[in-house]
Amino acid sequence: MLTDEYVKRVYAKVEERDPDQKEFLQAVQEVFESIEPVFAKHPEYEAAGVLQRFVEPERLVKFRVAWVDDNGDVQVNRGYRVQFNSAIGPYKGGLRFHPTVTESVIKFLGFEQILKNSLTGLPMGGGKGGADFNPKGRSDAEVMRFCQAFMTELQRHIGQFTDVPAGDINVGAREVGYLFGQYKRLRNEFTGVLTGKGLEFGGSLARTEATGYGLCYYTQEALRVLRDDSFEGKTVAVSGSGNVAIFAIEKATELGAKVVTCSDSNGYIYDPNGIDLDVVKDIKLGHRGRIKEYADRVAGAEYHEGCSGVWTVKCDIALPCATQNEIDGTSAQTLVDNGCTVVCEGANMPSTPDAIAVYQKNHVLYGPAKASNAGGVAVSGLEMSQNSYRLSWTFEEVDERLKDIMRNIVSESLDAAKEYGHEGDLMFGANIAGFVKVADAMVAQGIF
Ligand SMILES: NC(=O)C1=CN([C@@H]2O[C@H](COP(=O)(O)OP(=O)(O)OC[C@H]3O[C@@H](n4cnc5c(N)ncnc54)[C@H](OP(=O)(O)O)[C@@H]3O)[C@@H](O)[C@H]2O)C=CC1
Ligand SMILES: N=C(CCC(=O)O)C(=O)O
Repeated sequence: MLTDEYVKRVYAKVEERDPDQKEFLQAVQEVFESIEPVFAKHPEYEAAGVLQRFVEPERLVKFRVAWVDDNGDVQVNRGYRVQFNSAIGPYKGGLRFHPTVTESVIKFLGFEQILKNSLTGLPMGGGKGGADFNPKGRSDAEVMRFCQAFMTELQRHIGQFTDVPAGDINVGAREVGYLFGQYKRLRNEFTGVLTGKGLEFGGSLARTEATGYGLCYYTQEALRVLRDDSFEGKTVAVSGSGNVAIFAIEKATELGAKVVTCSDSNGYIYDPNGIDLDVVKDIKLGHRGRIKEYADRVAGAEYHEGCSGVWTVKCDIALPCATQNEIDGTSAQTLVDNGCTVVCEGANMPSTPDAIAVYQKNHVLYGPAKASNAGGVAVSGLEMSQNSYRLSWTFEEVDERLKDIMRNIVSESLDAAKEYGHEGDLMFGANIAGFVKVADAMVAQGIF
C-alpha cells in the first residue's frame, strides 16, 4: 500500500499508461513500497523528477525478426531491447528467448536490473531484451539463423560502451556464441559487446557458475549474519534445472546441504537421497533432455507432472531458480507449514506479492532476486573488466571477487534497512540501497 503522495502520483501515471503490463506493474509496486521513506530524506529527488524518470525507460526498441526454418518456411518473431537506465553505467542485462516474452516481461526484467546492477557496486546501468522465440525442438541450425536475424537488428543499438547483453532463459553459451559471431560479422569489431562469451573469445571463468554460486554465497552470508546459521545439514528445494539451478545445486551441496528437488516446465523430481548433479548435467547440458528422465536413471527418485508441486516438498531452504511468479501465496504457505524458514531467489521475481506477504508474516528470511541473483551480472561486469584489461583472471580470483560482492550486497541491504526503520528486511534494504545510488547520479546529470 503506497502512502507518500509523490510516489502515489507517479505510480498512478504508470498504471494509467500501461494498465495491461501486469509483470511490470508488479515489479514497480514492490520497489515503490520500499523506497517511499527515501523521499522525505531526499527532497531533491522529487524536485528533479527522479521517480517519474526512473520508472520510464530511456529507450525501448521492438523489432521484427524474420528467419527461415529447416522446412524452408518463413518464421516471424518479435524482438525487444529495453535500455532502461544508464545513470551509473552502460545498459547491462540479459536476453530471454521464450514464447512468454512480452513488452511487460522485458520491462519488469529491465526495471529490476537497474537496482540489481547498482547493488553489485560495478558501473552498469539497467537493460534487458529478448524475443518470443521458442528454441525447444529447434535444430542448432535454426537457432543459429534466428540468433543471426535477431542480432542483425539488435546490433544497431548496442556496443561495449553503450549496451552489453548476456544470457537469460534459453540464452546460454550456444546462443551467445551465435549472437557474438553475427555482431562481429556486421560491425567488423572484436569487443566485449556481450558477456557470457566462450573462454576462447573473451569469456570469463566462473561466469557459467556465477548466478547459482552467487545465490548460495548470498544465502550463506544472510544466514550467518541474521541467524548465526549455515547450509550445513539443511534440506533444500530448488526449482528449474537450467544454468542457475544447476550451479545453485552444486554450491549448496558443497556447502553441506542436501538438495532434494529440481524441475523443468513439465514437472519436478524429488530425490530423498539428494540430487545426483552429474545425472542432471548429463540430461540438461549433455543432450537437452527432460528432467523426467532422472527418475528413470536414479533409484529412489520420483517424478511428478506439474512444476508447482516442487513447493509441496518439505525443506528448510527454498531456492526458486525457474521463472517469475512460480511461488504464489498458496505455495508459500505450504512451504512455511512444512518448516521452510528461508527463501532466496535465483530466478527473477519468482514470488508473487501474496507469497512475499506470507514470508513477511512468518518471518521467513527472504532474499529478493535483485540482490540474491546478482552474481550472474556481477561476473558479467568482471568479464567486462577483464575484456578492458585484455587479460583473464583465474577461476579462484573471479570466485573470490564474487563472494565479496555478494557479502557486500547483504551488508549494504541491511545497513539501508536499518537506516530507514526496517531492520533485518533484506527486500526493503536492497530496493533502497540500489535506488539511492542511481537517484544521486540522475540528479547530478541533469533532467533528461
Ligand atoms: N542466466 C543468468 O545469468 C541469470 C538468470 N536469472 C534468472 O534465473 C531464472 C532461470 O534462468 P536460467 O537458468 O539462466 O535459464 P535456463 O534457460 O538455463 O533454465 C530455465 C529453467 O527454468 C525452467 N522454466 C523456464 N520457464 C519456465 C516456465 N514458464 N515454467 C516453468 N519452468 C520454466 C526451464 O525449464 P524448460 O527447460 O522446460 O523450459 C529450465 O529448467 C530466470 O528467471 C532468469 O531470469 C537471474 C540472474 C542471472
Ligand atoms: N540474466 C541476467 C544476467 C544479465 C547479465 O549477465 O548481463 C540477470 O541478471 O537477470
